[in-house]
Amino acid sequence: MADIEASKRAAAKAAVANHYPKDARWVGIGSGTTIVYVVEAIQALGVDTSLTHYVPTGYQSRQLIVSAGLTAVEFDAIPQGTVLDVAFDGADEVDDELNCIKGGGACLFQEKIVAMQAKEFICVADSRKLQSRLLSNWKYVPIEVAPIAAYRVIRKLTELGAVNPVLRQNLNVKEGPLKTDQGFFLVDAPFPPMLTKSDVQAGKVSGQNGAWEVGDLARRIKDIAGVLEVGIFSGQTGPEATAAGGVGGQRPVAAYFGMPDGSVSVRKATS
Ligand SMILES: O=C(CO)[C@H](O)[C@H](O)COP(=O)(O)O
Repeated sequence: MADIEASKRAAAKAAVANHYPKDARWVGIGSGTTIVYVVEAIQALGVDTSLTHYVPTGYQSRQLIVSAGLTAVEFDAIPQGTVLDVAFDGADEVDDELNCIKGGGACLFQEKIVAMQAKEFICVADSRKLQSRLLSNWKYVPIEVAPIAAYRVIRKLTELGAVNPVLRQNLNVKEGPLKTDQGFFLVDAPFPPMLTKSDVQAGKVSGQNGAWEVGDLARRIKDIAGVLEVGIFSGQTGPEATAAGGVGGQRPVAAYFGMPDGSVSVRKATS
């Protein structure tokens, strides 16, 4: 366990060293256990943070920012038109094309809008998250849903090929479904390992035997009425979205993985 923590810390340090702008004004801070080391690495840079606004992705993230003595600014308080310099976040799994599964920590909606408001989204994780295809080691897609529609969404997911999708429960606390920062529920939907775009280019068919191409599955789930957001981060990167005339990348430009031997492996988006 100590090794895992050391590898998260190493990945965070490298990610911050390579992507934290020294004059950063707006920085997105994700959720989970790895992001703690990102904040630690930002503090260790010793740069002046007094003019920097840190945008949280949920309750835990805001507490992390505030307890580090940094300034938290909620997403809905960002001045209109402001683009974040960078956003850092963890992931539950990352594939060869840098598509990610997120939401294991129940924060996917705010994580997605923060990532999509940033010039660059940088992912930081340990080696367990580094896989060739999504849903290889991590087994389900987290989906945030309106409570009233939860069972309808579960039925529709089953039609898409999800195997026993379940409502995530509060564990060891008050009985009942877990509620997100938005007061929504989470459905965890297991699917077979997903296909990448390159698999489809090589002739594999999205949806065959329930194995969907990442972007295809994300769109189909998002289209189900009652779904707020899907824990699949795919499509454009921030720079690609900027080049296309907007902001809005949800796929990281780079992902940093702390490896068991103490090294850090970096995957960069190619297209
Ligand atoms: O998506 C997330 C929260 O919803 C987290 O980023 C993801 O679960 C990774 O968490 P950790 O850094 O603890 O492994």
